[in-house]
Amino acid sequence: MLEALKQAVYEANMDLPKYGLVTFTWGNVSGIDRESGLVAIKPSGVPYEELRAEQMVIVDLEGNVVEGNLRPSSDTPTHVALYRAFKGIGGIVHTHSPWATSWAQAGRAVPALGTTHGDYFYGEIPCTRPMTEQEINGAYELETGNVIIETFVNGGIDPNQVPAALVFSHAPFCWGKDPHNAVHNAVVVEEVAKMALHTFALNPSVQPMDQDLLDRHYLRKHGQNAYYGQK
Ligand SMILES: O=C(CO)[C@@H](O)[C@@H](O)COP(=O)(O)O
Repeated sequence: MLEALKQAVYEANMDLPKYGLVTFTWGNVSGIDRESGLVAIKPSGVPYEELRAEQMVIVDLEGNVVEGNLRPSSDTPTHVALYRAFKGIGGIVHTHSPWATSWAQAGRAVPALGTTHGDYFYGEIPCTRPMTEQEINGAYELETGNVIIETFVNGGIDPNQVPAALVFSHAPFCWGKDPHNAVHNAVVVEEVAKMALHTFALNPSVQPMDQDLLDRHYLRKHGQNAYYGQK
């Protein structure tokens, strides 16, 4: 079981350079086996061209290493905080993909401007508040998870309906039902972030899309009456 999880997480990690989402080692993917509560995650700092499935590190939901000879990603505390809070998710991706990161650095949520966005995200992709000095100088990666969770709880956002967040002054975290689906969502986040920036360049006063159009697009794919492509 853990071997299959490590293989899936390895393959999802290798999809990051394939889709142009990472430069050097600026990213990581994890996946969880909900039954055992164990998480497989990329080892920290290992270049993608040298990465192998057996190097994936197994941690528990507190981030303690259970199996593996390498250090887990430095973002592990963020990943496990999200797995603890968002029970429906099975995979997490963190990248510094440039379009989504530009919105994160600007402290701006990506609004739902069109149906490309609406097919995947039921509303804006939120950006977290600035972190406090105490959070930055304390357990920064754990607090990164906490500030994402706070954004969803305070904003009444369902993480199953908006499977991504931008962390202010940092970059995106995306998730999905498994590592492969989380990478898929990370690709879409990058595409809609790029389109949104171009849209505002062409029309700075553009407004979020009509709610009925958003409902029509999101709910037909993800709602009770979904006719294809359940998440
Ligand atoms: O966000 C950052 C650095 O800003 C990290 O995700 C990135 O460097 C990847 O770190 P790891 O190699 O996974 O420890």
